Amino acid sequence: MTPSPSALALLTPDEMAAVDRAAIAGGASGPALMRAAGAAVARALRKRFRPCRTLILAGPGNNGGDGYVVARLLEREGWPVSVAALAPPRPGSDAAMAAAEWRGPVLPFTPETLARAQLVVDALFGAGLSRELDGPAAAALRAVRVPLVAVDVPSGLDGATGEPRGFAPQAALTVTFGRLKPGHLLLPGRELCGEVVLADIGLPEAALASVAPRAFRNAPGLWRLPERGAQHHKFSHGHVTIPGGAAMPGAARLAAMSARRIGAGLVTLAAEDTATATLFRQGEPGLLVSAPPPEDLLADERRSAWVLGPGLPPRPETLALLRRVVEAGRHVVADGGALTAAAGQPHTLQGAAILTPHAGEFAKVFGALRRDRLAAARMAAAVTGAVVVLKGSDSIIAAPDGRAAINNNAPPALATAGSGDVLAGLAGGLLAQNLPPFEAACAAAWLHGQAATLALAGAAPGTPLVAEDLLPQLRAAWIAATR
Ligand SMILES: NC(=O)C1=CN([C@@H]2O[C@H](COP(=O)(O)OP(=O)(O)OC[C@H]3O[C@@H](n4cnc5c(N)ncnc54)[C@H](O)[C@@H]3O)[C@@H](O)[C@H]2O)[C@@H](O)CC1
Ligand SMILES: Nc1ncnc2c1ncn2[C@@H]1O[C@H](COP(=O)(O)OP(=O)(O)O)[C@@H](O)[C@H]1O
Ligand SMILES: [K+]
Repeated sequence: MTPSPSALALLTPDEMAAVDRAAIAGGASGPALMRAAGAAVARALRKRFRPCRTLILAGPGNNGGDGYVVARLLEREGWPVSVAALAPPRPGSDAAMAAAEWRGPVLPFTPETLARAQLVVDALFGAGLSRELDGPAAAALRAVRVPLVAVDVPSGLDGATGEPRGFAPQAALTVTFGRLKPGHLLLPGRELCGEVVLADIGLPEAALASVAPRAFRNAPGLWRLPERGAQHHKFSHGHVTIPGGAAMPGAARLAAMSARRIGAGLVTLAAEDTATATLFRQGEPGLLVSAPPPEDLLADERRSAWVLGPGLPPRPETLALLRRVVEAGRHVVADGGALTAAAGQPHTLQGAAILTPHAGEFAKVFGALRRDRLAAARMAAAVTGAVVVLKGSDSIIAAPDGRAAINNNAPPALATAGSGDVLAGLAGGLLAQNLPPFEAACAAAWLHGQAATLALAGAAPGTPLVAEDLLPQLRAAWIAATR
């Protein structure tokens, strides 16, 4: 079933804390939420582990409070549980109440205590992490050699960025509450979390709605694919133009084949020279091929979407062509050579609809990537006015207005030459069908990941694929997006 945009919302730790405050201000009970959170952790844990010597590492805040609840609930079921507290909760807090209800063993927070555990519940810090993890907390988590279940996030993981602050342990399971955080999806956080369970702990809808989310998990529901009706004709499904050069003609062809398969009514490969035009004419019969120069095609206003960059040389001429197309008011996806040609000059990309840099291209255009890649992608979008797809295993799609989506359905086999060309073609094909740039970029990234997932269905982990394998899967990916 397609999730609603609100179910796809990601809240940062600060936003989640605001929801928490709104819930309490609206009459929700803090201790009840804590009991629900602890119960959700205990439930998820019992489903996956058998009773064994379990150590709860409890921090001083509400994350620790959740931990005391887990301890009590597991012990009630006969699990051998003990607690090691890093620091006592603040007197009078909800966590102090939960700690007071724990009557089982409290062990010193030492390496010896840890060495006896067969399972560790990390309830040290969650949304309240305010500085780098250091001292005994970091030392204890570094020493864990048994499965670790994280409450909310592995302690030390910054839920806003997915980056560890100082250190964060590898969890087998992370149970979080209400909404996912960007850090559950952004690398390395996604991998440090292990399996992620999102638990409903009864946070009131009004409290959740009091914070307008700016980040989302990328999935159908965040966008809708274009519809087709009897009144439509090929021109109403848009005309994509893709200049291609002799150096890497296959890149433009992959983009063109993808744009067609995702529903563009017409796709033209605009050859840079006559030899390339001859080569392109040997391609798919349904592809249109035009003789050089590509800019002659600008006279036809129906050529509304252009994909510029796959296989084009990173030369000033490529950037000049991009400027002419942008100034003619066309929707442009800038990729590959067009991005590299703009190295150190992000303003030259202004007016493009979508930019699709991988990390290397991003650094060339916008400068060294900061650790907070979500913020970096948003900055790039704000500077250029374009939707920026910062590609990778956790592609970030950022809009100039601050909205961002994080894609998490792309298998690592996509790291193969030409797969970015397919993505650029999908984005161009969807822009041509009048999807707004953010929706087109998000849909393209998701369909790309889904096509790869379908191509690998039933294959052992690590099975490779090539970019061409994505093409026959695009129809099934489309169907999956519209179910
Ligand atoms: N969001 C919600 O609506 C709910 C949140 N709950 C839990 O509450 C947690 C957040 O609780 P808090 O806001 O109390 O925050 P935490 O419990 O995450 O941490 C806050 C405490 O840790 C200390 N601290 C922070 N970083 C530190 C560091 N690097 N080294 C040493 N000490 C450090 C702070 O001084 C403070 O005492 C969530 O992660 C979740 O587990 C649940 O209890 C139920 C509901
Ligand atoms: N480890 C990975 N896991 C999942 N997807 C990946 C991974 N590495 C790259 N990708 C995806 O593969 C595509 C590669 O694009 P790019 O590097 O531009 O390749 P090319 O230019 O050769 O086509 C991007 O969509 C990117 O998000
Ligand atoms: K934690």
